[in-house]
Amino acid sequence: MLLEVKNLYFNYQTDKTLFQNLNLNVDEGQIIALAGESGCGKSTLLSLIYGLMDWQNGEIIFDGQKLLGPKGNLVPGEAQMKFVAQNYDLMPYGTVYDNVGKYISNINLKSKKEKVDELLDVVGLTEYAKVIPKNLSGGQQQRVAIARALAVLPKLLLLDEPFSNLDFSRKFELRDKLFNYVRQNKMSLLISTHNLEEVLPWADKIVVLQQGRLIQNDSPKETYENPYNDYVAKLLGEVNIFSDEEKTQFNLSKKHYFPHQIKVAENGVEATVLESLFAGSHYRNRLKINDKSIVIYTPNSISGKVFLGF
Ligand SMILES: Nc1ncnc2c1ncn2[C@@H]1O[C@H](COP(=O)(O)OP(=O)(O)OP(=O)(O)O)[C@@H](O)[C@H]1O
Repeated sequence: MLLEVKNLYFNYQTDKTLFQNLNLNVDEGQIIALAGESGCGKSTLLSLIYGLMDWQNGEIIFDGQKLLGPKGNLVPGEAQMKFVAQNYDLMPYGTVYDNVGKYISNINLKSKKEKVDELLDVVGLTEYAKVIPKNLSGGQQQRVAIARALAVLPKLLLLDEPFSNLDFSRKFELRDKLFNYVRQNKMSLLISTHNLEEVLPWADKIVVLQQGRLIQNDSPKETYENPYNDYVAKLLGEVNIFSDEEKTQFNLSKKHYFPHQIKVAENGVEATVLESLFAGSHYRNRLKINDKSIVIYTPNSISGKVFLGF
């Protein structure tokens, strides 16, 4: 076990506890997605693990050592651990090259240059090596911070919403390269996100936080097939949620159906198509079953009355 968070208690204000008895484990080489909506405590948890704040009770054990938090450490941050927070914290007057190479030794400048070049390629910033962060977009600064953290090959990398400032095409490219780099170098990764679709293919486990409580800790497949509640289901993308009465009424086996899981069939539950819109890889259709509004994806446009198979 590389990281163990045991019975953690933490609050910002004395009258309001954020974490109550929180437990979390990260194995060596594991990629864990820490998911939850804005304000659930993702950034706080990462900051506590990295040692930026003191907690009230419980233990954080990293690589066999009990961590002490800022009270016990003069310099915040743990050796062998790197944290890319949402403020990036770059050297404003150093170039992108300087920033990425900040923690790489100068003893062998040739190997340092090779390393920085490799990392700039990973984050897609090769052409920006000589630019200073002030002249970069938010998304580019975010990528510099990621490259700088990867440079030291930490045992544990903590990334706080690393794709939040990236446009769609960049996101795909960076994800592939980043996760491959992490796997190849056998790092462990704890990555926070409010959108599970972004990390599902790469994560070994999904840990879901709701108002400071860890409510689900499963593989991506298990989480997708059996979301613990509506909150988890919504983190996985657009979803149809059925009440217990609706479940009985339509004879459904579960509560949550993603739009591609409901099919137009020869017979089944009758529904009326309200609209059918082209959405690229599919048509996105809004339908009504009696008073219940649902969304399904189909390969072709649909209209009128249809039967649905669940
Ligand atoms: N310095 C602070 N003092 C008091 N309360 C805080 C402080 N920082 C955060 N909080 C509160 O703690 C809770 C958790 O915040 P946190 O930033 O960890 O959430 P998050 O899940 O990372 O959100 P986001 O995705 O928006 O960054 C929120 O209710 C927030 O308002």
